Amino acid sequence: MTTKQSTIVYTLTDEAPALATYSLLPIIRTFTDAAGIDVTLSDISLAGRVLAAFPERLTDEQRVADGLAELGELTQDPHANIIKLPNISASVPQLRACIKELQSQGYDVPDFPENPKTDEDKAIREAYTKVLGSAVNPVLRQGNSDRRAPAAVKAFARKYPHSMGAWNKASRSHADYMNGGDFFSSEQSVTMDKAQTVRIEFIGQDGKPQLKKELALQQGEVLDSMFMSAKALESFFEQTLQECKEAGVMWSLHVKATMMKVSHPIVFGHAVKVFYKEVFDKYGKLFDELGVNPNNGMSSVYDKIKSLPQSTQEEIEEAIHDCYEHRPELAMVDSVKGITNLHVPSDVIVDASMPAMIRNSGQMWGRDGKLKDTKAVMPESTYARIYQEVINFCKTNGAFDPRTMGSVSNVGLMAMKAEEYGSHDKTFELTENGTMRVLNEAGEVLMQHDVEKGDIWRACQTKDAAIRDWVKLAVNRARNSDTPAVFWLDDERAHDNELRKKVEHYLQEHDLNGLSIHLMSYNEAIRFSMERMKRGKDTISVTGNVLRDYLTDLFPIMELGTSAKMLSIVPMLAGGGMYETGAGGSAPKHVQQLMEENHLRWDSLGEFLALAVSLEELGIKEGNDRAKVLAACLDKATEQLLDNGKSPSRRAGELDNRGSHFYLAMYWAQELAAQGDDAELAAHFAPLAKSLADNEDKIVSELNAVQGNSAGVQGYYHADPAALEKVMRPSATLNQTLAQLNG
Ligand SMILES: NC(=O)C1=CN([C@@H]2O[C@H](COP(=O)(O)OP(=O)(O)OC[C@H]3O[C@@H](n4cnc5c(N)ncnc54)[C@H](OP(=O)(O)O)[C@@H]3O)[C@@H](O)[C@H]2O)C=CC1
Ligand SMILES: O=C(O)CCC(=O)C(=O)O
Ligand SMILES: [Mg+2]
Repeated sequence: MTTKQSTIVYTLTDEAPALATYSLLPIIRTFTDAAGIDVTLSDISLAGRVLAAFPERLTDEQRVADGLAELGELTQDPHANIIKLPNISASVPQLRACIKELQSQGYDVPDFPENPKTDEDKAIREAYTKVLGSAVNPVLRQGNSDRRAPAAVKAFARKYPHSMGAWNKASRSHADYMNGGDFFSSEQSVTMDKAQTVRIEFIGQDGKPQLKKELALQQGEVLDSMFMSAKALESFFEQTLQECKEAGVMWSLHVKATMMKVSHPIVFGHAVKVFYKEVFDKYGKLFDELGVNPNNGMSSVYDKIKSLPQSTQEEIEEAIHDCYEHRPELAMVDSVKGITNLHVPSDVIVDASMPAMIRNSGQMWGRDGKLKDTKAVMPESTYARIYQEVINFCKTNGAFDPRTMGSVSNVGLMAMKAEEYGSHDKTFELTENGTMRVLNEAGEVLMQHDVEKGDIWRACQTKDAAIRDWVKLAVNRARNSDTPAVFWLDDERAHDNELRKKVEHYLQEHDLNGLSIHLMSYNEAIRFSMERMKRGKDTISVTGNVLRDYLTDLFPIMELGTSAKMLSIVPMLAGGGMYETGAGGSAPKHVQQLMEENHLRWDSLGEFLALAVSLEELGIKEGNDRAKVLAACLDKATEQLLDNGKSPSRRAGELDNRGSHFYLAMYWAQELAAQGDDAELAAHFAPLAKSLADNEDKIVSELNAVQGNSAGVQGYYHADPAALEKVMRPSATLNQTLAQLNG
């Protein structure tokens, strides 16, 4: 048919979305081929990124392209069209496991050096630092964020509501956060009156300023600085633990150790040391020798003590168990396997874990596998307060009802590593008491904090161009959806006060006639949005980067049951587009189920939605009318899939991810065969539509027949592509039918 001029880059990531890709991508290509569109695959998986970091240690056959670096460059191209699936933001324990797996497969990648001493180890550590935590999203997200539930998805959720745990007025669950000594209480903020290089310095006991970092800032850029007191943090943890013990309420910790990859693992480590205080007091010296790092959770203790004699191991394990005697019950990640909330820092991630708790009547799982009231500890108070507002609202009004509730979409300030999510290279854990300060080019002190050993100090940058574009995106969304938009700007925050001036200024660049635009503090904004939501009304939340993340799990999980069903668009500043598939993660539990019973409950709705927008944009930008027809038919196919209940089931033996892909293909082909805009395209897809429909029962039974037994994919982070292909494409009839059209 047409010659190929247009390219969509599809990302190969990790865990459940990567598994789904093995089934979905061949189907996508069957359709895009007909419009002359190339869908290329770019490997940005954790394993792929580890391999790309050490080309010199690999053989020619083992070497891989640096997909992330290539995509990072592509984001600057106005023709960029990238479909980004969720990927692992690795904690140290996950990175270690990935390295071990690659080594076992014969790749000579180095061990992760915990305490690098030699230059070689330091270089290795540096290379791994670029792979750790949220290393992908900040590179690709070169624009602000537009996340919402498409009308068809919202309508479906209203018609077929997911379960929502009832709320009891007597619930003892609550959010708890610091009342001082945290980042919120120390935040300072300045806006640059001109482009200049500022200096971040530390002055210690010797009185001599030490340069920590130089930052080249643009005119109009907002720079913040703040610190968290280690002493205040530890006493806060101790107090919350004692309160829980006395009240008989379970204790849980919710941080974002993945995205906040420098500061939050440290916060997590303090929690581990306080909870298991007696263990760390007694064995601290031994732990230091063994290289135990509490920031990696209790898994680090269990891992490192393996090298000790059996009797010492048992003694330490007993000391750990003794802690449980006088500490409150700890929320569990996996009560069957005995994995607690403090096991690894990446198991409980606040954006998803708090909404899940709220959906479960404010409860989390206890040691006995039962749901219980919980104190949700989120030390940093800046954003934690919104969760208490939601809890209060649910206690007073009962749980939200997915059948009637309105929608809260989000326009998020995310471009150019905005705010806290770009702070990692400006975050320092202090090794002595002193003063941290920021000086301008003229040597004047812009901001300064007195700090103590162990405190976590950080600076955050937000570029003016990103703010201006964010305001524009918000106004456009308000206009196009005829929905009130609320800028969440807190009077009590120094950063938000700087932002407010810019928002007020940039709003004047737009025609606001007939629009309803508000500026509210966080508590006011969330109450306003919830009041409207309860009455079935929609509201746009216009927020900074962290609230973007938190709210786009919180509201979708309440409204739709999962944030996987969100449309997530990143209009990039350079003109290209990135289409994220959903707003959630890579669902490790789904992989476990596939491995155990060859059933993948991952719902690819996010991929379907992203692909449709990607095709539509490509159609408009590249003048490819066929892409537009494909997009329109794909949206209709997705609606049919929802209406006919062809989303994956949670149970083995029933339709899963692969089966839902088959239905998408069938409906998409049928819609294309039936449309009247492009007769050649209709004729092209008519035979496929017919043969898929003729073979529906056979294909579905082939897809379901393989379920029930374990699936061998030979690896978790770097599974064997041939094995994956076999597992994810088990229907010979479907494979042949698709091949016939391509052939
Ligand atoms: N954009 C990105 O790249 C993001 C990446 N992450 C990364 O993902 C990993 C896991 O994060 P986690 O916080 O556990 O959150 P996830 O969103 O991966 O999982 C939470 C739960 O949400 C449900 N879920 C999520 N996506 C789907 C889907 N497509 N279909 C059906 N159900 C879904 C599942 O519930 P159930 O088990 O009940 O079926 C799942 O267990 C981490 O490595 C994290 O860093 C996290 C967020 C965003
Ligand atoms: O990049 C990450 O680590 C997580 C991203 C995320 O949670 C989000 O954007 O909603
Ligand atoms: Mg998130």
